[in-house]
Amino acid sequence: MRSILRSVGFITIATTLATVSATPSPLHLELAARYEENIFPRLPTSSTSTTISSLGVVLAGLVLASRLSEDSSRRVLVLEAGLQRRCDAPAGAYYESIKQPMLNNRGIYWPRGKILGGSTAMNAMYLVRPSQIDVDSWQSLLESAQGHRQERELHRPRGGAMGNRGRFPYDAANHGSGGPYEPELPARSCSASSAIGPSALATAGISTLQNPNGGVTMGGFISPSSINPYEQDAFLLAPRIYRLVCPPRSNLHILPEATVTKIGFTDKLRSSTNEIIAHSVEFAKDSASTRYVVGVNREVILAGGPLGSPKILMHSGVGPTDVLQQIGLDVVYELPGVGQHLQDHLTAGVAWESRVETAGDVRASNSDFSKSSEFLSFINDAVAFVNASLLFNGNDAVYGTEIANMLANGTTTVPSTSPEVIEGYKAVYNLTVQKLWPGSAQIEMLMSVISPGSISIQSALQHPYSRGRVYINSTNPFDPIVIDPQYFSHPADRTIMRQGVKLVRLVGAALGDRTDDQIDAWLTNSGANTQYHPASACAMLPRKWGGVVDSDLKVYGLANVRVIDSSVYPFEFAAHLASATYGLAEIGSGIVKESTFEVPSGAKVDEKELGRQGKNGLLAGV
Ligand SMILES: Cc1cc2nc3c(=O)[nH]c(=O)nc-3n(C[C@H](O)[C@H](O)[C@H](O)COP(=O)(O)OP(=O)(O)OC[C@H]3O[C@@H](n4cnc5c(N)ncnc54)[C@H](O)[C@@H]3O)c2cc1C
Repeated sequence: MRSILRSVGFITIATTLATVSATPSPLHLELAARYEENIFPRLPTSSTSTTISSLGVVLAGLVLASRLSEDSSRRVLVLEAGLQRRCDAPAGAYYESIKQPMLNNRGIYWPRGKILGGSTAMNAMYLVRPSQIDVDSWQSLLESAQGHRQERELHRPRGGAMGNRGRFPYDAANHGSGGPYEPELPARSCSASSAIGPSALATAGISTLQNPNGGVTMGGFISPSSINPYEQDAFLLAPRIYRLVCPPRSNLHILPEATVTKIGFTDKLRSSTNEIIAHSVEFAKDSASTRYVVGVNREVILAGGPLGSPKILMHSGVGPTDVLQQIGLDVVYELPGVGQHLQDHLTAGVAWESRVETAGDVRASNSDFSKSSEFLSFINDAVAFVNASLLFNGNDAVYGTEIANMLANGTTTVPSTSPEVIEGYKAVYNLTVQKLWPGSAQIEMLMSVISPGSISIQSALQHPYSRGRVYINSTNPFDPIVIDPQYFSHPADRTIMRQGVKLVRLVGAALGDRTDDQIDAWLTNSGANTQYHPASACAMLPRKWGGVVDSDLKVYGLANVRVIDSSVYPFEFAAHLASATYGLAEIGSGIVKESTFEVPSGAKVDEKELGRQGKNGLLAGV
């Protein structure tokens, strides 16, 4: 519990915006109801693929493990690099990007969850759905989508607890019921939230949004969170997801402190589609420990997140040839998009002294109330998504044309010479400027009241044009992956963020007069940092565009390896990523369940050969 106020990601929110009146389609609402937070179109399924064998893990991984082990005929093994439960050991891994030239050579701090539950064990617990236009745009990239059934949702009707939040209504109609997971609103608001509420937002032209979960997110609203104030362990999402896989099932094995080091492929047989077959997964506790190998009977599913999944692929010989050859790794399958298309939400917060009580003040008081479930269910809850029209005072079309021309004039920021990756960048760029620029949010404003005596509002870039990459520079899978987001490598990103900061200034009246150059210098030297939402390093795009997975989430060229986590989104959504990732995992588990692929006996791991590896362990295939 205490975790809420300690959580790093607190970014916060304040609210919203302006226009956009798209009526959600029935399909959209239907999808929105699935597993509470899922609003994705049905990804087309193919006749291949299947069950599971090894999961490299987490937020997405636990949902998958839970769903796939519902079928007692499947055996599921979850390999998680971190611990099983939060205890004295850190629940995270703490990375830093390489120095960013456009941010005054700063390395940017990138924490990631390293525990069963992944980054949900350390995140700020907002549950914000992407808008319909974002999801439809993804769908248009895939060129196909079907509807999906609504099921497994649960919304507990709320009583008087929300009475004090009347200005930020919560529409139960957009939430399902019957599922294992419930988003909730805090039982208690904070006076600082109210103070910066609708009237302050209105001065900046931002209106209150009545229904942020129905496909339109533009406007200001109170975000639901993954904290359930009515449950004992309300504040720890991981245990609650963990309960989905409890009571223990005899066909589900969860192995913590097991880092997947590589996938093993058979060189003896290919599938009927001429794809390479994975027959084993290697893992170890740490660099000095024995490496174990487990045989795969059906599938390997990577859910290691935007850093873990591309890393495992590259250490397995699947990735860009130049990266693999540079460190002397054999190329099993050339896939130039692995690690590419990396995007992140960059954010910058402006703080000022608060004249009203903040959550930080309450916590500092150490009063009984500060320890109550009611208070601890509070997150920084006010958010606002704003569009280009508001940011550019109605001149958004002019700047949109300028952005479009930048690509036409040859401005690309892709750190790859692969023509496929470059084509993919162009495709997503054009989609971003044509569809998302006029229709989707460009900036999220987040209000934070967790510090005593001060309030801050962040301006977070939602649809970046800059592209980075992650890559390996060592054959040791325990060495950290290299992170190069290339922040601000595209000039539009800085301009959009600067406009967001100006809007924050209007709402908070905090900055006083600042020139564009002064704001840019502040962003560069200290202001701009990550919102902790990296994505896209295993993008679901066509192979010819540097894609890594197809619409069945299956890795190109491999018969039985999928990636199912936040690394597959081909572009950043204007939303926080956890709720989308739950939905993705739910859909992914359905796809896997429909698959019938089995590793042919001639391609199975050679137990005799593995047995000869002496002290290295061999686990029975699952
Ligand atoms: C500080 C912070 C605050 C955030 N705040 C919010 C928020 O308020 N709302 C929101 O929606 N989103 C938030 N996010 C983002 C959100 O939590 C992530 O987008 C989401 O958890 C991604 O899920 P995932 O399954 O893709 O990966 P992760 O949750 O990162 O899980 C990956 C898992 O894979 C494991 N793993 C990686 N490599 C290996 C390997 N080789 N072998 C075995 N296991 C491996 C890791 O240990 C980890 O457990 C925040 C993130 C952070 C870091």
